[in-house]
Amino acid sequence: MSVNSVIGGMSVAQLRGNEAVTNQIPVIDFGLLKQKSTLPARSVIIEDIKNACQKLGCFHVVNHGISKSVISGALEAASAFFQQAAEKKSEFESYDLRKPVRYEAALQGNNNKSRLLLKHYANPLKDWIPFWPQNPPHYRENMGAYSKEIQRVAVQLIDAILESLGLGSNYQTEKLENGMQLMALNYYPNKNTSQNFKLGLPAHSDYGFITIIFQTCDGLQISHNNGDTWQPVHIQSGALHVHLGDHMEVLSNGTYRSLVHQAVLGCEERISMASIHGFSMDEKVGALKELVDEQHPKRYRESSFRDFLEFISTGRNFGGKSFIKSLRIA
Ligand SMILES: O=C(O)CCC(=O)C(=O)O
Ligand SMILES: [Fe+2]
Repeated sequence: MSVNSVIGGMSVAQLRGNEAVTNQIPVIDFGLLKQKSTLPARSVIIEDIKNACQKLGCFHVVNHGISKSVISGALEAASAFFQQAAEKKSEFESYDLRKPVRYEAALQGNNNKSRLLLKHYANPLKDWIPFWPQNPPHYRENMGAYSKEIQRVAVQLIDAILESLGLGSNYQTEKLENGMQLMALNYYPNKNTSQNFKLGLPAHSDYGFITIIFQTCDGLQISHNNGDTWQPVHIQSGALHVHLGDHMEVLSNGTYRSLVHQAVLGCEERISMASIHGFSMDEKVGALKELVDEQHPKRYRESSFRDFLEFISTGRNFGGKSFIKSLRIA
């Protein structure tokens, strides 16, 4: 296996900037979001975010200010980690997110999946970085720089999404700044080397408010009907893909829905970097009080990230939207 070729693929595809079509996924100009809330440009973007969240549960973000060198540095570190991990299979551990670092080898394609993954927390960076892999030696620095930038973008995006629900700007900024960031780094082989497995990661929705994904080539797919039909998410030069997680569905009392997605194997090896954002581990998330009244009663029980970890540790996680289904008030 050669994971380094992924980076070569990225520099050609991403730097050439010729993948203009985004399959009608709306593109949000992050630069305009940073304007003062009184300026008209920001309110237009907030309206675009509202439409995207309501209709699709996802959007792309451009002009986010994360440099190509920070993105390619993180990709290169992830790629080197997977390269070395694949060579020394003994280093893989069975995973448990209650431990700060999780990594797993599933290249043999058990459980209908075929990928390598590394998961670790990232915010606040100084608390988590001591748990990250020490090899390759530049892993912590490169992934740290990327995680920090993504966290900055995430806080502002979640703020904007809450504003699009009719709440004031900076509604939950402090809780978000101190909130959870979980980095999920995935390596997928090309489909010809994976014992005929076509699926890298089965259908699921993510925990958290939003997930921000950078993928080196196409492979991510989304579904609006719980997996009956799938729509590919095409890479767009320099753009980040953002989709809604289960806790955004809870927070918005069902106004916005979490997005079911999966990853398929393609003709190229692929790396994706998914960053999941929520409140801190023990903070309960329930419907915002402003969105609940007699006509709109609470639709979900409150839960925290720790509750989610408990849920998956008991083996009740059957993919799809099983966690949020367990929260529904009949
Ligand atoms: O590889 C991808 O594009 C999707 C990754 C993902 O959904 C996840 O890590 O939760
Ligand atoms: Fe996911």
